[in-house]
Amino acid sequence: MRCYKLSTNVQTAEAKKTTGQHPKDNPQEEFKLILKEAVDILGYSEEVYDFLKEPMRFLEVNIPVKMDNGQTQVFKGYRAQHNDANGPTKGGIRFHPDVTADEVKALAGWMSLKCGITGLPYGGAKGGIICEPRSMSMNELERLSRGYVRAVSQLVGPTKDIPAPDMYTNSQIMAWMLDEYDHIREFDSPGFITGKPLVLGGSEGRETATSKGVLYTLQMVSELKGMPLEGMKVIVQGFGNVGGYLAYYLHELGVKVVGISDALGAIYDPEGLNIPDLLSRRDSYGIVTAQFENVITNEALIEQECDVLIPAAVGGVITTENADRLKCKFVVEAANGPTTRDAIQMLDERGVLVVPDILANSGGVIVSYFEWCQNNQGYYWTKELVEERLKEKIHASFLNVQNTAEQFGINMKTAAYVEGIRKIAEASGLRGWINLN
Ligand SMILES: NC(=O)c1ccc[n+]([C@@H]2O[C@H](COP(=O)([O-])OP(=O)(O)OC[C@H]3O[C@@H](n4cnc5c(N)ncnc54)[C@H](O)[C@@H]3O)[C@@H](O)[C@H]2O)c1
Repeated sequence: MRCYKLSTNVQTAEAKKTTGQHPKDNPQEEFKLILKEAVDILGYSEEVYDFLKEPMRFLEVNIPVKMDNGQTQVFKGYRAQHNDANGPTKGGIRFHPDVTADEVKALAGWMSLKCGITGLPYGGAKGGIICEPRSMSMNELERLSRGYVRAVSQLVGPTKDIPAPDMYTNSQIMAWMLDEYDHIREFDSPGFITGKPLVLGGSEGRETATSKGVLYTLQMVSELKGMPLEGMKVIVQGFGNVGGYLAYYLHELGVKVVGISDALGAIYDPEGLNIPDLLSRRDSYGIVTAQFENVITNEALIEQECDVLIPAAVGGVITTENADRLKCKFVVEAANGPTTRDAIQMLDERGVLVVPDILANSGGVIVSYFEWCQNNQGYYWTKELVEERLKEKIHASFLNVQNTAEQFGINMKTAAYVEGIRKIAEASGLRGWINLN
């Protein structure tokens, strides 16, 4: 029996107000809590924690943008560079109304850890602009993207800090940003930004990299737990770049995707959803639920029956308020920071495995790194080679984090922090910036 049905009164995404949940805890405080735990496990000194708890550099900018109605609107933007001991910093740029300085700082820290556990020669960075892109025209978005690059141009560059897409930014936005940077520097520098369109030096497999990485991670979990993927029931929160492709790959593999959601709500059907049909109805902002009746909230979706819950939208959606009501066996974190530390502890106690974001969603930065390598070489790889190398890196990182979890008797989240911090701390120590002990 279908539990969801098409609405006869289809509303546009703009006509409905966002009802999705928002981060309930401060992500930067979350970052610091697990960082402290991991620093103590490694037996490092207090100065390691003091150095790594905040980004090394943080820039706040105000970007004036001439809107289509002739008036100027000022947008606030940020760029955080967490640590560059291992190489240039790397991290996406998010366009979202809920962006905050603390969120950008935490996301930059998580990028450092992600690069650490996957062995990439980078530190972490992140950018964000407070805006509602769904209510802006393409011309306004182009002016905002170019304005952001002008505002942060001193700080970024192919050997300094390399941006990429994140929530509500895409390859077109990367193309405008690249063009603006090339104008400022007066030379062609495709390695300045990743997630570009193919014709501008993008990589095969970049658009699907994060979702493929989450899929490879889920395959590792299914092998580890002896539970075949086929027939598994999965809920995916978020139906954009990551959630949309992931739902499609899972559907292709015979997994029952029983729930999906977007910023306006969620649909759930225990019999499984028709993912190709939903994808064909989705708009460019990952919105599809506006076309359906019996839409439930994102909060309600998370508590529905399934084997695997995959948050792939915003942070802070699994907290102490709802962790004891989750009915899944595993959580695979595709979004950044979807589960709070205390909620992970509650899930641990209930035997629900949480595969951490900095491992599960690292496919994006791994293929971004491949894109940057290709730009530096001027030699381009096939999609098969990209995906083979991505799979290798995800497998190695997963096993590494799992071994660390077993070695210290800790959960995978803390183990991922331990592995990530070890790399950044060692490099910072060798450069003479901090004393590890
Ligand atoms: N794209 C990447 O390569 C990449 C890499 C690593 C991590 N991530 C993380 O994955 C998550 C999703 O990124 P994306 O690139 O798919 O973004 P996207 O903009 O393509 O899609 C976001 C999806 O989330 C939905 N959404 C927005 N606000 C919501 C809310 N409050 N509640 C529920 N749903 C909401 C949107 O409707 C859309 O379906 C983010 O946390 C991002 O940081 C993305």
